[in-house]
Amino acid sequence: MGGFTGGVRRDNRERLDGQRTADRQCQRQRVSLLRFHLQTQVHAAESKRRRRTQRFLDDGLTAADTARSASRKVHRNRLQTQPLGPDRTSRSMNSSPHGSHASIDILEELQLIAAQNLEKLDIHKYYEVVRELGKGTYGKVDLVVHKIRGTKMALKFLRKRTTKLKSFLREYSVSLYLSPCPFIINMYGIAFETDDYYVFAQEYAVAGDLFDIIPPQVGLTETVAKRCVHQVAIALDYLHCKKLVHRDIKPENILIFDKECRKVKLSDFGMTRRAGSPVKRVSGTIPYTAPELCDPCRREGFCVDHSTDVWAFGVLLFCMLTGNFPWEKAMPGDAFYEEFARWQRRRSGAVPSQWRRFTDDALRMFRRLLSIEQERRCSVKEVFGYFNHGWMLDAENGNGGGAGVPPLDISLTSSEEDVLVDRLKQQSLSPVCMATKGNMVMDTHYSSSMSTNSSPSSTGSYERVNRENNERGRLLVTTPIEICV
Ligand SMILES: Nc1ncnc2c1ncn2[C@@H]1O[C@H](COP(=O)(O)OP(=O)(O)OP(=O)(O)O)[C@@H](O)[C@H]1O
Repeated sequence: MGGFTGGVRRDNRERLDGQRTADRQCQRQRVSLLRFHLQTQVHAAESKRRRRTQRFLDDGLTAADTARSASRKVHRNRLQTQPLGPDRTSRSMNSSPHGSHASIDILEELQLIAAQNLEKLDIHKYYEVVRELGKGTYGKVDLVVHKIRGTKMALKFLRKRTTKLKSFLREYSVSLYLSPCPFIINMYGIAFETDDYYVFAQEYAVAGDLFDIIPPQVGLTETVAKRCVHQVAIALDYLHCKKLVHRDIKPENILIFDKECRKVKLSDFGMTRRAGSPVKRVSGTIPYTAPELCDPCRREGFCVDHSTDVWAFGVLLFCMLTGNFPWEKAMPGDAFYEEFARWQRRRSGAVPSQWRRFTDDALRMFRRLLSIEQERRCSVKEVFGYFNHGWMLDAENGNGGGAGVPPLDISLTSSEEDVLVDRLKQQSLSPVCMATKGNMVMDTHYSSSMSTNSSPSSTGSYERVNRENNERGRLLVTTPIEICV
């Protein structure tokens, strides 16, 4: 019995040992399988990343899709992983006084993605530079053709010397974020750097910008202007709904695809900030700058607000319809502005001379858009209610500068008259007559280290100024550059 029992025990032990060894082998196999699986996954993810980066470089159109789907994915993930709750609410409140948490998180994440994918690139390897499309304060925009796809694109170059990486990423991400709107310039999802520049790609607007097609002192026809205004208003409303403020609305930033303005898109989101962000004024004003931002006595900072876009939009409308600026700056001391402000505050019943070409309906619209008190300014959406009304008294005449336009009846000081004469002399340099952009206009009144690329005058001239090449004269007006505090 004992021998039998002992034999059984031995057998059992051997069986158990064998089983254990088999288990161990099996476990080892499983571990190595798992390792292999993990390695394959890592490898796949790595090569997917490499392929995607390569596609970014090789194939503009695919890259656009990739970027858009990345943006959509970020949005989806955020919605899935962040249910509304006390934590999220407090975070949003901290981020923005206007509670614009949706756009905030997406914008931050888009910036992160862009930063992770930013690679150094030899531009000539992938793009053939056709010509320069424009120059701005911080860089230039070139028309290029993608060497492999043959796609025409506009590459925006921001000088590293004057642009922080953060600012570049912000402009790029905001542009990408807003690009689904059909009235905002489309993006290709391509961003890279060279030794001297940060660069991103956007769709090429074949007809240039709005500034080029506004005939000085004449303006666009009411039909064309309305068509353009309608599209810009939709773009601006889209932006405002996302709790963003453009802060640089002007004709140079409205890109056009045909001279009749059938297709128009808003661009240049370099100054765009979240509504409610604190900023402080550093220097300068342009005719589009709202009066509250022009006040030199105001020392405290500003809160970014939609109403400043609405003001600029109102000035833009005036420029489009007349080919003139309503004033040089919305400040006391500017005779044209003062006359307007008196009428606007109902201290004078007389419609200012510059404004007498408009119908009562159009004047009502301007009164709402250009309210001196920013809290009384309407939303940009309100212009939609005015499209069925006539805007110009001489609309049938195609806004011809002569007939119907009342003469200026503001008494000018002699120095103002000199400036006026100077400007009239410069009319041959107007963008409509110029084959090349960038000719300078002399002006004795304004000079600054920064400039805008258009110059104002309520007295007739309507010029674009080259920001870089100022050897022929002084710069006309300064750009409102504000920095976040
Ligand atoms: N996608 C485009 N297609 C065609 N032309 C363009 C495009 N983007 C920009 N431009 C031209 O280049 C000019 C300068 O571009 P942009 O306004 O983006 O530069 P910026 O440095 O931001 O200028 P700013 O000094 O006004 O801020 C525009 O006014 C326009 O004439």
